Amino acid sequence: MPQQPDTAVHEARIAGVAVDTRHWIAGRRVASADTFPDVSPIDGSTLARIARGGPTEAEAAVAAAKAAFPGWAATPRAERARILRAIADGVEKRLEELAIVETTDNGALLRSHRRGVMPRVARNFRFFAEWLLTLGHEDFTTHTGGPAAPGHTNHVSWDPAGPCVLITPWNAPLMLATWKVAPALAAGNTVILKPAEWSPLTASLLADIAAEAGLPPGVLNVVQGHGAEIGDDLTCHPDVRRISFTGSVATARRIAASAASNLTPLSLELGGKSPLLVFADADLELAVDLAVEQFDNAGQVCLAATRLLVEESIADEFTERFVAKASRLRQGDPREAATDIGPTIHPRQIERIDGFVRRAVAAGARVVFGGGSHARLGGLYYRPTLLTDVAQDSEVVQEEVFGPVLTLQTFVDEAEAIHLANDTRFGLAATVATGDHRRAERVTAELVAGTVWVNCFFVRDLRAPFGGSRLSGVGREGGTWSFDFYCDLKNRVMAPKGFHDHG
Ligand SMILES: NC(=O)c1ccc[n+]([C@@H]2O[C@H](COP(=O)([O-])OP(=O)(O)OC[C@H]3O[C@@H](n4cnc5c(N)ncnc54)[C@H](O)[C@@H]3O)[C@@H](O)[C@H]2O)c1
Ligand SMILES: O=C/C=C/C=C(\O)C(=O)O
Repeated sequence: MPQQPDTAVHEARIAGVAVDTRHWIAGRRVASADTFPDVSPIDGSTLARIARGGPTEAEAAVAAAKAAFPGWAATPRAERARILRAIADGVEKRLEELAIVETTDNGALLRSHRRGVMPRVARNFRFFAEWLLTLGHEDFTTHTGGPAAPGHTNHVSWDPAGPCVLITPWNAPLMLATWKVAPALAAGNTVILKPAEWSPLTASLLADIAAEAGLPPGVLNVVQGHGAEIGDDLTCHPDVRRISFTGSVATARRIAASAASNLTPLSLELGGKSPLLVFADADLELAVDLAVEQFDNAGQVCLAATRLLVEESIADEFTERFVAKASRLRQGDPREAATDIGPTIHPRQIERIDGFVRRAVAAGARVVFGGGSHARLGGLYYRPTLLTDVAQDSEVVQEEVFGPVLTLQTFVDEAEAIHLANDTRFGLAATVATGDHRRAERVTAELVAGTVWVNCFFVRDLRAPFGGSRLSGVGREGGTWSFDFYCDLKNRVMAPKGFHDHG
């Protein structure tokens, strides 16, 4: 076990909320020899110093998860579900604290955290608790397959798999973490959660909440640190039975290579370059609303429809109305109720975003509005930006910016719209605005995307499969798909003969 200093410096105080900045391993707080700073994107202030995990902590966390696994796997489903519900209760009880800590840590809107994100965190736990209980098992009887087979019973069960490494990004830290933690725990697995180093705090609060809810020690472990320093030791570990990762394509490649050493099953939820297709027959008001919504969370949303594809005949009117509406967005402190767009997570991300915009302009793109940081708010507040005159094969159309930057292209007919929509290496999501039901059926059938929305955006039913095609990911999570991933599926085939008893 790593060293264990006892001082109160291992704490962040965010609006009066105490957050332990150490790891949570085997039901204990564990410090590291070194720390790293956690900076708020709201004003660049240092919030805390976070335990900087490495090989020792990775080893300790996997060992804890391995030791706790048999007990948790053997815990009756109803009891596992009860504890998950108690975690959901704890999240709801501390909703305001979680919301303010998350906003301070990652800069996303406080009102979104209060109204949408943290309630969803609780829902992730409740949903998978209930789904576990309905999942049951599947039985079917073999009727064919030769003279010996008839009457054989196939009994398919979702068995716990073992320790799971869950690695998550900073754009929706607790929501994305619990989307994995909840099904992994429900399935009877133990967890090592590694939150992103730019937003480490709410994962630590989750450890507290889970412990208060009665989750046994070692079932959920939280390790902090830089992916480059602790990642490989987690993903290469032979005792790890599943790896689920949400983040960038570059990191996913690295993780997949590590996982290859033990052939550890992987679930990857990666980036996107999703389109919003606006047909001339669409409700224009609705289409404009959907387009402006893509600036939510300052564009740091994997699913964001960052490519606006608009039918040429309405492009001028659409652009005019879009600009009018987007110009009314208020950028500022994400804790204030009136703010629509907050800051970008980190100066490095701003540089990246601005680099995309500058190179696009150099290649001939026109900045319709935005471009650059907000003059008064300063460097961390990149303005919502719209670019036109962009070529389909240009960098800004093909690569994920992960900031408040949209491009607008036009098309003349359905075939061209579909071609442009599908012509990237990604396939996470797509949104279609049309007033024609048959067109909706035709176009959605052709789009390459894990999720396609029609006349709506980000409507999430947790029973549905969620994930991406192409470079947007590997596998699907959600509902039974989550259990298919987190469990070892087993088929027991029982012959109708050979037993001494018939009971
Ligand atoms: N598809 C989805 O559901 C979804 C959701 C949100 C974000 N994303 C994507 O995430 C990206 C933004 O997040 P990010 O910049 O934090 O991604 P990132 O890949 O840089 O980091 C994600 C996580 O991976 C860790 N990591 C880094 N190197 C590692 C390594 N070698 N081994 C193990 N772990 C390592 C990081 O510490 C962090 O916790 C965007 O591409 C976005 O589209 C996808
Ligand atoms: O930024 C990405 C958001 C992803 C959303 C989900 O994973 C979800 O709603 O489950």
